[in-house]
Amino acid sequence: MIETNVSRHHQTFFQVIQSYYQLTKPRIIPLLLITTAGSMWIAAKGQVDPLLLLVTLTGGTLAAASAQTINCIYDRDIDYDMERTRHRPMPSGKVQPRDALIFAIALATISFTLLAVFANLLAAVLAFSGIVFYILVYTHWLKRHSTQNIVIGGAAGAIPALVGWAAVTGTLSWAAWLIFAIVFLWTPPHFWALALMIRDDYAKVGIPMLPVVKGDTATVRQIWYYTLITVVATVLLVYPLGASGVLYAAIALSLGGLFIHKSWRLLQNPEDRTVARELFLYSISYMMLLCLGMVIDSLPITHHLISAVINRLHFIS
Ligand code: HEM
Ligand SMILES: CC(C)=CCC/C(C)=C/CC/C(C)=C/COP(=O)(O)OP(=O)(O)O
Repeated sequence: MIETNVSRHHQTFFQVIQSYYQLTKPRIIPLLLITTAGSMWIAAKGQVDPLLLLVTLTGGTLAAASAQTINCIYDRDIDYDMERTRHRPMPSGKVQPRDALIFAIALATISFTLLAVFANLLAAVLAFSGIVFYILVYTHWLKRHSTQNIVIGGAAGAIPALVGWAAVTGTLSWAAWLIFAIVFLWTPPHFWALALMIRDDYAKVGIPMLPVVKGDTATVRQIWYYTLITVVATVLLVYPLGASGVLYAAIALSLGGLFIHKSWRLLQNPEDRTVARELFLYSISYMMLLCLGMVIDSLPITHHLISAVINRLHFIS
């Protein structure tokens, strides 16, 4: 195991703060929050209490940060051996595992308390179960042992959508589970496109990511199937569930069409890293814009505008 070679005494206060910040893998969190927000807006039929929004997004951020920090502690051996992750605070010795664990426990405690007191117990329990699932099921059980690691483990990344719905309604409905399913099904294309690009890094440390074990062709085929089911799942929110309307349908179909197109190109060019990279980058914009579409579609003003347009069309005909 790599032990510290950077003394904490050599770091300025700002550098220490920065190291803890990096432990939380902050670049992923905004998208988790956008899925939470999409779910909240649909659940609240376009009228979200701003204070509840603030509390839920803050609680979600703290829970995700806690989960990522524990993942950084657990994975510090492989993170040291991989090019992409070598400079993270743990493998580079900037933060000690014990300090990181205290930090993660503090984050989880504040998250649970905040959500339980100012949202509701279901939202708090769901966010906490997201941490437990990500650490136990993904990081501990699956990541190093199964090619299905990110498929099953990916459920953790879909939990924020449930947290959002629960925060607004205090329960979970079919629509909540469908948004969960959309993020769940989107995760394999999102991650395997990246895994194709960094396959050798994972192979080096013996992580059985799909491209390492089954090869590029099998991986792109799986990506293709998951992309298709993801797009189908996005439409179910309109029909039969009726939780979103025509504007969302148009957005979901346009974004989905492009997702399918990019995934098809990868299916035709399994070894082309540029095409894989394009799909990975698009997967992020896709989820961001899809959730934004959920929000805009749910707003009362959108309903008014669409009704006005429909009335005008009736009038003309
Ligand atoms: C088990 C499921 C997932 C795995 C294994 C995974 C893995 C990864 C990896 C390895 C990266 C590259 C990060 C880096 O270079 O440090 C990444 C990037 C990213 N992931 Fe995921 N991801 C998963 C699920 C999710 C989910 C559910 C979301 C949000 C809804 C998400 C959002 C993002 C974003 C926004 C980036 C880009 C970060 C940047 O700008 O560098 N991921 N993902
Ligand atoms: C509600 C709640 C708290 C949910 C937590 C969900 C969560 C933290 C999801 C993140 C999924 C993700 C980006 C995994 C990265 O994989 P990795 O850790 O294998 O990536 P790496 O190779 O960059 O270390």
